[in-house]
Amino acid sequence: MNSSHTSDIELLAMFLVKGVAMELYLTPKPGLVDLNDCGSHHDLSLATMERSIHIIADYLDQLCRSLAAGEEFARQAAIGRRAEQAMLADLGTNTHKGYLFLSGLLLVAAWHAPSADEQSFRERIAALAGEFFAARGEQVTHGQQQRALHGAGGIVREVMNGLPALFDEAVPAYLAALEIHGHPKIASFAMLARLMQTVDDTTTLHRCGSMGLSRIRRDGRQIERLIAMGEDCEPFLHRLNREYIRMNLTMGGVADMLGLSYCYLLACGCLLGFPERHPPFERKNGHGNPSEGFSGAA
Ligand SMILES: Nc1ncnc2c1ncn2[C@@H]1O[C@H](COP(=O)(O)OP(=O)(O)OP(=O)(O)O)[C@@H](O)[C@H]1O
Repeated sequence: MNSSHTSDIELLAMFLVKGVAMELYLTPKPGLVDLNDCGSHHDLSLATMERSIHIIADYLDQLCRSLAAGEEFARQAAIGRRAEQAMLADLGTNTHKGYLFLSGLLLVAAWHAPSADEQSFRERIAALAGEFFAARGEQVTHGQQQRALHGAGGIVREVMNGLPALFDEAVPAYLAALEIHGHPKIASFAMLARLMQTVDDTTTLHRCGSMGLSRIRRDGRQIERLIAMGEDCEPFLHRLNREYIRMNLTMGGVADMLGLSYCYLLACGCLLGFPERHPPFERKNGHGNPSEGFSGAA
């Protein structure tokens, strides 16, 4: 594999680490760990999540080396499982279980993306997900229980469908809000609001059932309305955080997809304030329309 492809994938790995850090530090985030508090996660803290991000960085570095060495997907899946176990053993809880899986899958898919367009990239993600779950079989997890109980899609359907919450919801919501309001933090809250309305989050179902999911969808619509009216949505977010903590309500899947969406926006060169560099994902018309896929394909 040529060295430029390897350096592209290392750049993407860096954006994946930056994306999950941007998600962690976005504040306020109702029910989730952020700069203010641990939300509805009494087993998590800002410091624990920061340590977890270092584990993710090491994991992605191992994946890059495995991909550059031409190893097969089963090897990368094994590296992922080992990283997930290390995360739980080191930190005593599932700090970034979902994001660890999503980031690994996206990196492997980008490496094998057959051409530089988004549709092919999405198809590659879906194909790899199918291969992964066929080989893995069923695991007894909170997510699996919610998929059985509620017919929820969770992370499995999200990746099997090629990450619609990222490509069709979060990224367009961020870019539209940035175009209108010109402020990255407002655009971030618009992206969070859209994910709250669209992610079929098994951590929400596990905590508060379908009532919890309806509540988060309703609150996502309200945040979107406040932003559309030009209102400051942060007081409402602070109020939601207090209510979600009282309800033990969370949205871990929304958070995972938020981090992955930040990564993709970084990789497309869409985030303001980041030094100009050749983004691994090309944008077609320069107006933040990431319609091109991974340009590093061999
Ligand atoms: N900032 C964040 N705060 C909390 N969770 C996050 C954050 N970012 C991502 N997550 C995701 O949410 C998951 C935590 O959700 P949750 O704690 O409900 O899962 P769980 O550990 O399976 O369930 P429980 O803690 O109820 O036993 C993490 O594994 C991670 O993937």
